[in-house]
Amino acid sequence: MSVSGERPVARITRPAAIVTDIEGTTSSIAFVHETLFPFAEAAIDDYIMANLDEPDVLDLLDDVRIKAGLPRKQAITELIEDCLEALHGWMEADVKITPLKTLQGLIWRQGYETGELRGHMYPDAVKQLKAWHADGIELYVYSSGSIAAQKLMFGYSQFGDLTPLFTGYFDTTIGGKREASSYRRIAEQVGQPPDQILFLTDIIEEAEAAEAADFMVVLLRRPTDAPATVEPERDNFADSDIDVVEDFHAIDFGEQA
Ligand SMILES: CSCCC(=O)C(=O)COP(=O)(O)O
Ligand SMILES: [Mg+2]
Repeated sequence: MSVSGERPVARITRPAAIVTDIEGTTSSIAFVHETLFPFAEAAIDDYIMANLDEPDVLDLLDDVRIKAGLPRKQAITELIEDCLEALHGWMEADVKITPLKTLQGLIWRQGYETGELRGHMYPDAVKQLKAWHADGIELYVYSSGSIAAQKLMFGYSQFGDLTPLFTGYFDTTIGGKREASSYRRIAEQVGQPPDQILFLTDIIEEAEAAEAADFMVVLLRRPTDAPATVEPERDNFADSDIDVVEDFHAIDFGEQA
């Protein structure tokens, strides 16, 4: 990493593909925690009760039951009550568990479609993603939010529909974001050697997992995006040798970019 004035710059080899995180990277933590999560939390009980005859929702409830360790044989009313309790507990603790992330995506769809929600994007992220795309670098998303939720966030963004920029999307169904094996699977699906792929994230444990899989990595630490309630994981950046930048403009691929 070099420093231009006071501003750290990550000078790295031009990648063949870039995989980006969303929360804290392309988009603000505050938007996810103060707008998206409360929207889903407020609507989840009604959403489940209104969609109990939908096979997808029934499958999701069964997945919640399994992941929460609830018994198979329960009266339906008791099962729903226990599943909702598990779901609210996961939301409270921000557990990145697939059935919850899928349900949140289903609920957010209503908010995006009515115009109540607009996906927050940092202007620097949008500008650079457009430039990299125009430069022939393939772009992918890897977020704990479900693939459907990712498409909504970029499709209904404050900058319009950004989905044409992306070649593909990955969520927790490919594996957890703190596991190196997930990045190896992503590299296989992207069809590039891991050392030709750049992963962008704000979470050091995710960066280390990607680095262990031989990805190039840049950490985002956005000075304006630090709500006290979700900040502790970011404090160990100082112990890392991974490039840390404040925004996408500070990611430099040299002459070819
Ligand atoms: C797909 S937008 C909602 C983001 C979300 O639900 C989440 O848990 C954030 O996870 P990320 O991996 O993007 O930090
Ligand atoms: Mg993140």
